[in-house]
Amino acid sequence: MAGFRELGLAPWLVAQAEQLGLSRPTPVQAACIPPTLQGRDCMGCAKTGSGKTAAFVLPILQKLSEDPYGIFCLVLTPTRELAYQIAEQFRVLGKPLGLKDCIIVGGMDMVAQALDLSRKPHVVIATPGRLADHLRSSNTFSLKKIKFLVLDEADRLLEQGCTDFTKDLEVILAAVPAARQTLLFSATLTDTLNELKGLAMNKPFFWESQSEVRTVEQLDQRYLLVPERVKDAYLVHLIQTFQDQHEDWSIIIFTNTCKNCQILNMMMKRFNFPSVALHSMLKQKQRFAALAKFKSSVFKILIATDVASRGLDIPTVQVVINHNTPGLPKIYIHRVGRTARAGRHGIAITLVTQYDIHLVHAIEEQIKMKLQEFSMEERDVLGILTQVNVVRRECEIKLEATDFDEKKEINKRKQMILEGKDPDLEEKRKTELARIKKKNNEFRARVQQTLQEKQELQMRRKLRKRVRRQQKAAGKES
Ligand SMILES: Nc1ncnc2c1ncn2[C@@H]1O[C@H](COP(=O)(O)OP(=O)(O)OP(=O)(O)O)[C@@H](O)[C@H]1O
Repeated sequence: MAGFRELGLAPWLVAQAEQLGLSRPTPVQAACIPPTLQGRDCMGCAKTGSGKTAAFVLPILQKLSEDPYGIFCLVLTPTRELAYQIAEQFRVLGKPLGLKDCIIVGGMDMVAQALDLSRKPHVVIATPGRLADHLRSSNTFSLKKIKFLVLDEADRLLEQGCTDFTKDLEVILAAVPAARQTLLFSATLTDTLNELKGLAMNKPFFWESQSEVRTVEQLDQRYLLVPERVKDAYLVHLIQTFQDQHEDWSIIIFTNTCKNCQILNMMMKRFNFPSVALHSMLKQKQRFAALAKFKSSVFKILIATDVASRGLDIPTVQVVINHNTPGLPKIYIHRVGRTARAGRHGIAITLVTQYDIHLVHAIEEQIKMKLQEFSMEERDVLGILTQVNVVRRECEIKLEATDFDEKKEINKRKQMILEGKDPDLEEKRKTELARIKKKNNEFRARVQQTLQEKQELQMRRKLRKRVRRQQKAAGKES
């Protein structure tokens, strides 16, 4: 495969990449850097940990070096932590340029951000919500001259998940010029392909890695069939086993809700495991601190919601445990992709209860391979079952005393206010909508019932007619 130089990158950039350990391009870089340098829009779909970030950072830096001005490039990404990680790559690779970057994410001081934006940084890396807030509320900066728009984890930015970015994207897209280069990257682009093509309008170059299996080869993927009520005991035993056998391994445990994440973290601490939690109900400072402690291996266990499932690049992660089976195969792909990155090995274990078997089938169908069973000595687990369940109950009670649920409600209201919505009005609207929906459903049911009754009546009439005809015919014969 060609080196970075042959792809068209300038010697200073090749040298800089090499200094950071990027000596040969990965396939997604080899495929996407040349068309990007030629000025084409580009969509790159490659497996997790395959170097998609440098695939867009390198050509953008080269173009910036040829015509440096601010604001030259806008990168959108779904999470705050990911924005910092991408900015770091721009910073280290663009050091010889004296690159000025600016990170615009929620949970941080808006005034300081507005000032940063007005200083015309070369690259802005943002989460859509906060950038849209700035666009709505200030005119101290303009995105009208950007050359590059990048959507990292592009499919997530377009889908309407628990955080819906579509409204904010509309605001942002209205603020950027139509004549721009658009670069879209993700490990899972395919099911949003058509919407994405609407964003990259200039006959985009599309590249997808050619492998049948959608997860990386070096990843050992297992499932562990566990009854729901002993799930936590299995988890504790699993972690204990990994800690005993591989002291230096880092582990990420994914779970489905902020509350579960918090409880599991409290439980881990009770069992003396060095764990930190990362979820969206923590303050941004706490989120950064947790991630920093985990990245520097001060704490070897990270318990996270899906806020950490995409993009995070932490080379020391050897194990991913799914405490809940992900409801969508795509979420599974990103979660397990936090290990076995850049050619390293890793293991992913998914806890599967009796209610989740169909989810595993859907995952296997998508990733085009079967998960293997992870065997475990049940006797060891049963030995700690009561203790683990008691600890969970105690942690739940402790958490309830901190008004965690109430805080969640307050956060939701705060978010609405930030979005310019009135929470009470929204609540009323929601109730009204539910009432209308209920009424519509009742109406539909009534129509259905009337139709059915009519059909039955017609049938009965027809039947009666037929019987009468038959009786008549029988009378004639006799
Ligand atoms: N050419 C290269 N040679 C060696 N290592 C590389 C190369 N390019 C990138 N890497 C390293 O590979 C790791 C993963 O890269 P990156 O985070 O860009 O992956 P990704 O494809 O964006 O993954 P995800 O889909 O999970 O976001 C990083 O640590 C990065 O430094």
